[in-house]
Amino acid sequence: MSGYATPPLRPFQITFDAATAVVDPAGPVLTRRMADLEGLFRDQRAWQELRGSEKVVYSVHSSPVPETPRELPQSITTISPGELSGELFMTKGHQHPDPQGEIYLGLTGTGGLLLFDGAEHAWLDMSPGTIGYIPPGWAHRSVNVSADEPYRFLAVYPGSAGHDYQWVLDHGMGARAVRLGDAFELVPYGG
Ligand SMILES: O=P(O)(O)OC[C@H]1O[C@](O)(CO)[C@@H](O)[C@@H]1O
Ligand SMILES: [Fe+2]
Repeated sequence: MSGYATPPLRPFQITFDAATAVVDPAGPVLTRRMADLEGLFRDQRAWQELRGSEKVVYSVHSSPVPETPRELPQSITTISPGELSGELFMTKGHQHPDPQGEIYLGLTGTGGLLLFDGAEHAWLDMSPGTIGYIPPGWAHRSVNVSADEPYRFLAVYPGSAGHDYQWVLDHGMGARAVRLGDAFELVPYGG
């Protein structure tokens, strides 16, 4: 096995519990609260009022596979049910600085995958058993569309893809998911 800047890992098994998001062996765990989602919700005044809230909007449990070239890290993200002035709880969303594909697998609850290539947006409904494919060059954000259940998914992505969060602040995501009665609708990003 030559030609690798960093030697790849040895084979190993990772177990996960879809009901709790616990990954074994465990890697980093990340927790995102309102304060971590600055500049992303449409109603910035409502966001300011809640920015000190302890409520967890989403958490990310990663396996120990590192974000290094040629490896394929994985993580399980859990988005709480909730909304801010009607806009459904969501991940920050990001673009891959090195344009590479990624897959998401729905585990529990119901959600959506919002994709934006800078011109056009797309929406994929996600539920247990759905694989959402993110092609290279499409920024991606996940949304919990359920009013009362967490939405949980597994992500598998190239270790060299990277995360560009500024891209979403600069370009938006093309649309926003907002509550509409018992359902939701997609509205224009600026609307
Ligand atoms: O990185 P964001 O936009 O906060 O979204 C979280 C999810 O997306 C990932 O970055 C993978 O695309 C994972 O860390 C996690 O599954
Ligand atoms: Fe990604």
